Amino acid sequence: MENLNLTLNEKEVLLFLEKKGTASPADIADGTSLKIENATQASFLLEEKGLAEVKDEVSEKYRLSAEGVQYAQKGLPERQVLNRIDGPTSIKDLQEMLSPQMVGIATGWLKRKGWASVEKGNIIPAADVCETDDEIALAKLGETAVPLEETGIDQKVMKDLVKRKLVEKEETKSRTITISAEGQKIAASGLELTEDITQLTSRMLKSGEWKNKTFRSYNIDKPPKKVFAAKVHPYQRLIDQMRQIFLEMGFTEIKGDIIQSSFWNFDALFQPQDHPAREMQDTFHLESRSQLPDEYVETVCSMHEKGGDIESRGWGGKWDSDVAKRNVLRTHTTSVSIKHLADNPEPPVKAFCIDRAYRRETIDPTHTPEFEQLEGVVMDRNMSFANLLGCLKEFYHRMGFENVRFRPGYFPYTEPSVEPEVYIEELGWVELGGAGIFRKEVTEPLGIKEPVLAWGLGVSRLAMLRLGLKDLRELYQSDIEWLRKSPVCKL
Ligand SMILES: N[C@@H](Cc1ccccc1)C(=O)O
Repeated sequence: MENLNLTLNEKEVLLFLEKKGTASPADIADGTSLKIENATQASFLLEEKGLAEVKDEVSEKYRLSAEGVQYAQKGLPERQVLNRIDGPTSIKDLQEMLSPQMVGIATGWLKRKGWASVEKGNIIPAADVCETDDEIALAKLGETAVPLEETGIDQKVMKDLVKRKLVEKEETKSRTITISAEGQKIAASGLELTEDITQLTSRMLKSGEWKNKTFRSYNIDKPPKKVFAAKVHPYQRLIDQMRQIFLEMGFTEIKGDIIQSSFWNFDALFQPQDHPAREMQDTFHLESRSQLPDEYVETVCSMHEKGGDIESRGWGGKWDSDVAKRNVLRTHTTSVSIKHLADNPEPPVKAFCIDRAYRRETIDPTHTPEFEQLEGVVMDRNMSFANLLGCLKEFYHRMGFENVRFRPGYFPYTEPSVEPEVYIEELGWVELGGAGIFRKEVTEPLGIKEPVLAWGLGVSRLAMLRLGLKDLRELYQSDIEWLRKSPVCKL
C-alpha cells in the first residue's frame, strides 16, 4: 500500500468515519479525543489524500418576524382595512378606527394590489378579494425557522415577504465529512493508532528507543514554501553594473551637488541665458543664490557676449551675473563633469558620474521629474570624435547591446554632437542620450586646453528595456510582487 503518511489525528478521524460514513466536525469531536478545529483540519488533510470529502453547505430557513406574527393573527393591514369597510370610506374615519400608521401601510398596499382605489381622501374598495398567496404563506409560517422546501411556499412569495420584513431569513452553514471508498479501504486494512515520529532526538538515539518507532516520511512531491531572500533592487543592480564597466575601462567616479548654480548648470556650458531649457517650466529653480567662481566669471561672460578671444561670435547681448547666481536642481549631471574639468584642467582626465538629475516633467509612463544619468568625460591630447564613438560603443557592448549607432544631434555645448542608439529586437533603434566634443566656447574660459569627449546617457530608459518594464515609475515604486519575481541574474 502506498505510504499515505497519516497523522494520528487523521487516523482517528478516518476510523470514526468508517463507522459513521458521514459526520460533522462536531460529531467527530464528540466521538474522538479531538477538538473541533483538529477534527476539521484532519478532515481537510484526508480530503487532500482522497480519503474523504468535505462539503460545505449553506442552508436558508425562514420564520415570522415580530410584525409578521402580529399580522398572521390579525391579518395584513390591507386586509384589516378591507374587512372594516363595505363602501367608500374616508381615510380620516379609518385612522380613528385603526391607527394612522396602520392605515398608512394599508393604503399603499391596497393600491399596489388593486384591492382598492383612493380618491379625494376616500378609500373605495374593489369587489371581494379572496385570500392571496402572501396571506396563505403567512399563516403557514411560525416563529421557528424552517427550510423553504418544508413550507411549500413559492420562492417569489417568500422573497416578497422578506422584503416586507414580515419574514426573516436565517442562514446556517454546515460542514459534513464523508469517507470515500478509498478511505473505507484504508480504514478496513487496519490502522494503528500510534503517532509517527517527526523528530529524532538525541535521547531516542542514546536509549535506542528509536528502533521501535515508525518515522514520518517526507513528501518530496509537495512544493516547498517560497523563500524570498533579500536582494539588491534590480535598478540599483543595473546602476552598479554600469559603474563597474566604467571603472573597468579606467574611469574615476565623481560626485557633485544636487543643487547647482545656474553658472555650472548652464552658463559654463555655453547655454545662452535666454535658452528655453532654463525656463521655469523646465527647470526646478530655487530661491537661494550661489557665489560665482571669480576666476571664471569674466572669461565666461566675455565668451557669452562676444566669443572671448577665439574665433567665435558668442551669443551677443548682455550676460547677467545675477542670472548665473540662481540655484537650480541640476537638470543634468553635465554640471558635475564641467566643474570637475575646471578643477582639473590638466590632461588626462577620465571621469564618470552616475547620479540623479531633475527636470519639471509631467509624470507619465516615460517621464519622471527625477531620473538617473550616466555622465562621462575624457580629456587628453589628440582625443578625436572616433575615440568618442569607440568609447561609447565599448560601453554598450559591455552592457550586452550588440548593435550601436550614432545619429547627428545638437547640444549648445558640443560640436559635433551625436545621439547614441542601440538596437532592441522588438523596439528597433532606441535613443539613449547625448554625446559630443565640448566646444571651444566651453573649454577656453575654464582654461582647458585639450579636447574633451563628453556624454550623458539615460539610465532609466536602459533599465526599462533591460527589466522589461513598460512604465518608468515602476523603477521607483518598489512593488513587492515585482521585486520578488525579478531574478538576481538572467539565466
Ligand atoms: N546633458 C545632455 C547630454 C549630454 C552630455 C554631454 C554631452 C552632450 C550631451 C542631456 O542631459 O541630455
